[in-house]
Amino acid sequence: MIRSLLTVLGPGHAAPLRRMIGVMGLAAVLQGAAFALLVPVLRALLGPTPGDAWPWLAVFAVVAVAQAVAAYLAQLAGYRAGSSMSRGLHHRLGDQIASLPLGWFTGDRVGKLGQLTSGGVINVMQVPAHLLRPLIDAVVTPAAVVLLMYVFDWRLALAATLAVPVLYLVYQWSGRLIQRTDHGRDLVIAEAGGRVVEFAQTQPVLRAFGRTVEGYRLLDEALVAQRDAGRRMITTGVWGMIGFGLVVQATFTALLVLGVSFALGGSLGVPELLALLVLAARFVEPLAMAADLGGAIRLGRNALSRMIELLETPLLPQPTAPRKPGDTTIELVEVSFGYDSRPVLEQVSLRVPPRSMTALVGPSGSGKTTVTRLIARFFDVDSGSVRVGGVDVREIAGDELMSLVSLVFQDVYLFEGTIEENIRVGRPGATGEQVRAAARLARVEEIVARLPGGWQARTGEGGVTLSGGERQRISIARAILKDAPIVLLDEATAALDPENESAVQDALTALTADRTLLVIAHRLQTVVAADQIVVLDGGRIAQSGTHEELMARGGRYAEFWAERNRAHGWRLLPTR
Ligand SMILES: Nc1ncnc2c1ncn2[C@@H]1O[C@H](COP(=O)(O)OP(=O)(O)OP(=O)(O)O)[C@@H](O)[C@H]1O
Repeated sequence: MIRSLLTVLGPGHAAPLRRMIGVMGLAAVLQGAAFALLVPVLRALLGPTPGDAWPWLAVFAVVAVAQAVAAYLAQLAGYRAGSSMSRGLHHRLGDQIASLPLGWFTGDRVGKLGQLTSGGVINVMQVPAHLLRPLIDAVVTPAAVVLLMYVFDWRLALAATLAVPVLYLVYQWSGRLIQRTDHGRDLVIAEAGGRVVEFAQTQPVLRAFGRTVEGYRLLDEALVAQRDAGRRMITTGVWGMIGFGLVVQATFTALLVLGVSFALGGSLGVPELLALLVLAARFVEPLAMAADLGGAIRLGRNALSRMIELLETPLLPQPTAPRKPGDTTIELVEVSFGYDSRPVLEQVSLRVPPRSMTALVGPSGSGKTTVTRLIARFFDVDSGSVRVGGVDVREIAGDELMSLVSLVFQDVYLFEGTIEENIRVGRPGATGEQVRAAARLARVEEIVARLPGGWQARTGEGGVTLSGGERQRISIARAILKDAPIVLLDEATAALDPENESAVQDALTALTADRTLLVIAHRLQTVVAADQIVVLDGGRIAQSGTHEELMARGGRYAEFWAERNRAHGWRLLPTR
């Protein structure tokens, strides 16, 4: 666990952590010594000359004070380490998140990242402040107590020593048992949670199909699985929880029986027996406390291993001598790429000349979005190259590439804040007038006008609800404000109402004037207006040319549009 902590925190934290562990170890040894001193104190007190206890009591007092000071320092060091660790962890995780390839940020990963940077960091912070000390106590104090027991009665000390491997094995066994049942239970709880949300979201569909009475099979199954896992936790996991405690108590009982039999046999005086029993009780106490911490230790350890996984995620290599692109030409040269072993793009070559528009069309899953992601370097290609202005994107500095490209995707993320703040993301230094001008061009002003609170209305989580078309207009306003010479655009597929349709069209016209454009096109108007159409099919380029050329040539494009015309004929007519 300490090694994992140091991996996550970096070498700078090694020395303070070692010092802290040293102080905690010292406090634990002194605690063991204070316990052991009870033996001579009690022996003298219960013996023929109780006055002999005074010198021992004085030594006991000195050790107890030293122990209290060491424990105080250890606790203080634990809290300090905890808070400096939380800062260190946030910085290290933050640096890593800022450097991760954009393609890493998929929905489920982002959700888990949220949990890790909030709950996960707290679980790890607890390690030095609340977990390390009891753990060190659980190992060092009993060890010190047993060693000192040898001074007073080697037979009981030997019995306690023999109990150690048994206790260790049972501790490991119960930990594994709880972990197994916990893990299974966590999985089914997460599954059931997801199903409940799904059940709520699918209410309109379920009701429309009259499925409310018999319920929703998947949710029922998930809830049954959750109940069964709960039962298993009670029947199996509970042995793990109480198993170690039982063995600790059994060890104490065995030492008690042994001590009493020695006393009855006359080989151990009653005062020594009492003192040794106090010692035996002290021997088991830290162990029992450590057993209670099992859950928190597992949480800390799990959070640590997820952090290590995140920190070890490979980053895209940055160029050592970055080159500047000559112009805004986009080129893909024999590009092959797959997210995993399955190829998604194969030998794709295309060229978008500066200030021209290329429309990418093709069936769902043919790799259109992937092409745009490779241009913005969300990922690196497996073979071939992606070039901007004649320079491979791997040789362009990340900031430089991002400053050249505006991305307008369908899933627009709105931050918690006003609409103005949301547009300003496009260029943080823009003046209020520039933001308003971009908003006017993207016809966002009309949205603002109807919102209660106008420009001050808050969007994002818990804020005003905007339609898909309205969100896309805000995202286009961001891109207009950013004023990058290359625009990668994924047109909205959702059917827009006529007002939004014409507003989005105006916004796009304002955005795309005089820029190099690659559009994942869903509307006939866009495709017809394109200087070049590239048809992707199954990750390969099937055809390319202008609308007229491709229609005249027949083949994949002509078939594709005939299909779309049949399916959505009403949408394929030019809107104006
Ligand atoms: N992050 C990802 N991880 C793994 N596979 C992915 C990922 N994104 C896309 N894919 C897969 O890659 C293939 C191409 O996807 P892509 O999104 O590029 O297609 P598309 O033509 O844009 O489709 P659509 O028109 O439906 O958006 C699909 O089979 C998809 O399942």
